[in-house]
Amino acid sequence: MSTGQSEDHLPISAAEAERLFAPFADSGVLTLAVSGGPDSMALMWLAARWRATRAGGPRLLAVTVDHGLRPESRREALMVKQLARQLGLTHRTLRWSGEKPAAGIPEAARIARYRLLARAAEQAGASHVVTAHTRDDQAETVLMRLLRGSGIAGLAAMAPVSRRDGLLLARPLLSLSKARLLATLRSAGIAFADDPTNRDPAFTRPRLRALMPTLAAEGADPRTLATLANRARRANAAIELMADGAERYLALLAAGRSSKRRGGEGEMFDPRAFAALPAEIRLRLLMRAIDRVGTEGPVELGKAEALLERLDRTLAGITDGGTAERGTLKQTLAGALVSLAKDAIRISPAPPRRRRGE
Ligand SMILES: Nc1ncnc2c1ncn2[C@@H]1O[C@H](COP(=O)(O)OP(=O)(O)OP(=O)(O)O)[C@@H](O)[C@H]1O
Repeated sequence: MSTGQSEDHLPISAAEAERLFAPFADSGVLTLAVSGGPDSMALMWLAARWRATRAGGPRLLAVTVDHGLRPESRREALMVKQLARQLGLTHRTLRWSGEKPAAGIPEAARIARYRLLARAAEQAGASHVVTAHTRDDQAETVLMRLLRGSGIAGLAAMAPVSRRDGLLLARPLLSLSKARLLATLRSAGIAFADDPTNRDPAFTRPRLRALMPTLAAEGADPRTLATLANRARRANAAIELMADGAERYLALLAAGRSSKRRGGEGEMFDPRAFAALPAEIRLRLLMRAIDRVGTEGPVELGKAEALLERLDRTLAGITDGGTAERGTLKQTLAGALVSLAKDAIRISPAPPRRRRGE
């Protein structure tokens, strides 16, 4: 047994924080997403301590989104402002003023939050929006994806850096346990807000969170689930690279053909070359093309799998010399029309839907 368990409860040292924030040392401005909860209050405190030890380094802008969903939210935003002031950071509170949906509040709030954070970051000229996602959040995300039967890309869960709403989203605390952030706050004497929504069994995430101790007792602790995510990420990166290569190969074949004959709007795959690729690569190429050409993406994995199955069956009729079922197919998905004739798989924009009676 390693000493990992006890280390998981130690405050984060200045040297560790230096390593965590090193990738941002040359940024001009960083936007810190701070809700007032323990994780993001620790993020703000750690980032401020790191910044204070450097001569140059980024300006830190802490942003709190007040979703206006709980009576305490205004007070929590003020609490963040106060700590930001003590730490010498600029702080902004942004309010979600749009229409609130009757159902699906967490998802709508998340979309609004990231849009507001991205806008604030853009206005400030920030290189990144930095969130306080921890290893525990990563484990919950993995669990959620497992329960939905996600593929390798989904099981990779959250990346340390990703792109969203046109900005880079960074998660420097992703490998740390929440317990370490709590220990950091405790040793620094910093108060934080407690959001009861995090325990509300009406929502999926809190229900999964409640399962965590039972899963950990069976070995599926946050560390193990995060390791699964890292392994899936590694595999996914390799598959994506293979898909890039296959995509270039098919594009070269298509370019050679369209110089002889115009292919029209959209994209084209050579059926035999496509059929020879592994299923996972065929699926990704199909999804990429639908997302590029279609207007209603991103395409759902399950729907793309069903379409690929049909395509594969039809292709088999062509590639075995045309003895099986006559090979044609036409299907729209996510605003793209996927069609297969003997000589080409074409992905083109779907024609506008006809309204009833037209
Ligand atoms: N109201 C808020 N204002 C500013 N930042 C926030 C707010 N809520 C969350 N964040 C940021 O997002 C991080 C993740 O928060 P949380 O786990 O609550 O998000 P979520 O709703 O589960 O969705 P996701 O994990 O996709 O962001 C926090 O650590 C914090 O950095």
